[in-house]
Amino acid sequence: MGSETELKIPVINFNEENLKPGSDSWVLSCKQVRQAMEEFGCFEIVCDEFPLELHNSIFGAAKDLFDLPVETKNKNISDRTGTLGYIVEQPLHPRYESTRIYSPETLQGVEYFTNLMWPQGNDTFRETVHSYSKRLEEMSEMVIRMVAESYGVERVFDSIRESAIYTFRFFKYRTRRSNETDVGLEAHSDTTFLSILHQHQVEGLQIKTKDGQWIDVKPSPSSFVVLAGDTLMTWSNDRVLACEHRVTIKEEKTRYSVGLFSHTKGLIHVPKEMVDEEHPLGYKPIDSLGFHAFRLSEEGLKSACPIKAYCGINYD
Ligand SMILES: O=C(O)CCC(=O)C(=O)O
Ligand SMILES: [Fe+2]
Repeated sequence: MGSETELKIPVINFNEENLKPGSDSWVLSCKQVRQAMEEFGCFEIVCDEFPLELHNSIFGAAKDLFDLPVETKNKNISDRTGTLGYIVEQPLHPRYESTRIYSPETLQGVEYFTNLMWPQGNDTFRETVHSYSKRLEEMSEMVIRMVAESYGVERVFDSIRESAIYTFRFFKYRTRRSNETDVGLEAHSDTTFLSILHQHQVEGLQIKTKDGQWIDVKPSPSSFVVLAGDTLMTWSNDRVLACEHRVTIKEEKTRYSVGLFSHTKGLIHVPKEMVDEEHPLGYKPIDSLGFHAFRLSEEGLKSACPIKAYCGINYD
């Protein structure tokens, strides 16, 4: 398997110029975002205004973090909602290592994690992660606003924004040992509303198209990949499908990536504008975090379509 074509995911320019609500270029960008989401469930954001040194420092922070002793990394435990903390050497993807930070857009959230990993403190790490996450949070809000506007449901944007909760993840994929495959992470969709990923120097992220082809996402220093998750799919009543993706590493190099993942607190309803004859209501209101926990539960792991099993209408 692998990517057989040179098909590319849509690239949308997020420079300030294009992001002034109400301007012609804003309206055009909203349209592009909707088209990309409906066609691919994802797109690439190019943002030259995002400071390059912040990209470099976040991967410096990633290396410092993964270089910590495993006993320290293990302090980031999984919690009662089922969200996994530090993950390493799992049977399905032994090359994958990852750890998460709650509320990384708040100083408190980053500080808690930083102190857990470095009880003596680590100002560089704390400031880098906070500043990076804050910008990604703004980007995530911008995308949600654009999606909402493009469907004429801007009235619900504020409630989604207020209910958003974020986690940040660092990823490291170690090089292959004998007999191991090029699999970094198996095909899946995220349970999120949106996921924003950035990979560093080494390729690996692949996206599945509607007709089943896998496309490579090429890393670029100034670009991010935005993926629609299952929560966005339900909210949009299947107009946007959750993007299936995986990580396949062909180079014999360690791969690092980072991502900001947004869920929503409480129940999120399908806006009535999303429902018509062609799109009959497919989902009950979804508790995004509840669904995340369900997906990791025994029942969720067994289900052929966890999202439909969790909140689908007329699904057995
Ligand atoms: O490492 C990546 O680029 C993707 C990670 C991912 O898809 C995930 O953790 O859900
Ligand atoms: Fe993912």
